[in-house]
Amino acid sequence: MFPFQIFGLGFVGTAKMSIVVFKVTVAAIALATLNGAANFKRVTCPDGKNTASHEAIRRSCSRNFVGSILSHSDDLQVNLYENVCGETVYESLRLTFHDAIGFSTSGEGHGTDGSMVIFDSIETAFAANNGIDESVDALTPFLQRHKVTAGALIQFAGAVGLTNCPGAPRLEFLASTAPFPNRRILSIKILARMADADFSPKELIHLLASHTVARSDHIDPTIQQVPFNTIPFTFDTQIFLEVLLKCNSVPGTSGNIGEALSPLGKEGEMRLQSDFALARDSRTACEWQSMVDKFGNNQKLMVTIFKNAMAKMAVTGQDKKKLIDCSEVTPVPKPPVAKPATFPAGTRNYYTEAIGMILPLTIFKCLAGAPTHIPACPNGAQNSADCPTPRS
Ligand code: HEM
Ligand SMILES: [Ca+2]
Ligand SMILES: [Mn+2]
Repeated sequence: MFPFQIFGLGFVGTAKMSIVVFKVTVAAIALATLNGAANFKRVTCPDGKNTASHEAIRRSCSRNFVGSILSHSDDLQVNLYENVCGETVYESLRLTFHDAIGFSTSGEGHGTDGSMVIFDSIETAFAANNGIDESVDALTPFLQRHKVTAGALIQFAGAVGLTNCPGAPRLEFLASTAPFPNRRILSIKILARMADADFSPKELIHLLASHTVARSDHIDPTIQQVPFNTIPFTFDTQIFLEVLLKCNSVPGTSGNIGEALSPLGKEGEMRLQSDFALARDSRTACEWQSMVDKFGNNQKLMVTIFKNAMAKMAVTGQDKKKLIDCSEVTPVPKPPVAKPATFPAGTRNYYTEAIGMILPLTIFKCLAGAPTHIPACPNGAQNSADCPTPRS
């Protein structure tokens, strides 16, 4: 087992509760009465353009809730994500995990309660949550503009954002109706932390498909937006192959905690120590490799099990019966690019790292030519100065 301990997750927060909890409770009471039997007659929401079918949503619609939540989705898409799979989407997605994983089966912690937003200055200061404050700050104005609880806001924002990434699933979204105060979790090793939050090692690997659309801003203080795979703007299986490759270098400076050697360090790719370890640990290696099958493309499987794991994570610590299924208000995701995982150019000779593993890696195609250069922006531009906006 490789050292994980710096990544122990989840923490404590109690102060600052009363005011904010009051605010969300008012919204919660308004929503709590909205559960109802399914009725698939479509109705038009107060915004005049969106429709909803589920009875619960229809009834909430008449109370302006769906109108609010749909305009919320549009608001996020236009004003936060700019309809692209980029920086702000990654940060919202990461936040869905960090808000959920404080849950403890011992009863001492709670799950998707929005505490990251509610206890903003407390929780975002913990080392394992490094950088989370950016997504919290980005989402806070939306909490003020729309009728949702902080916990629902975080999961909703993650689900909406992910639809911009080609190949991503349309996640389940259940609107929460009540906040949970008093989280109290110890920092322990990842698999133990996940087990305590009622997630198996396999489910952790399923959730880690998220690292296909992810970059680091904090591990190496000298560089930001450092991708974990060569195709950071599509939701594909590439991350699961690249983390298996043999490696030789790091991007930026060396000796940073949390970073392992990368196969494409010089090209600006970072490998997380935790991904490196999980891809090789006997408890998780097989599941990791099964994300890329012998045809190089287990996109369908990956997306399905990621969606299921996210659905579970999104309601961690919550009573599903008290939640309203609002999945249909999220946008339909962009279709997958349908490209099998490939060895990035220049990495063919690195597959030997994986000898003894279950995958015959020799079957993967390797891109020809000079080493793959990783684009800095969703529009394919190589330098971040050429990205259309600073946030993408
Ligand atoms: C084993 C558990 C995990 C560990 C140790 C871990 C660790 C990390 C680290 C160290 C970073 C880089 C942060 C930075 O330097 O800015 C990161 C980024 C990210 N993580 Fe994870 N992660 C885990 C699980 C997850 C899960 C379950 C999700 C989502 C469901 C997730 C989504 C993301 C995303 C989207 C980013 C990119 C954020 C950005 O681009 O700004 N991670 N993760
Ligand atoms: Ca990718
Ligand atoms: Mn970032």
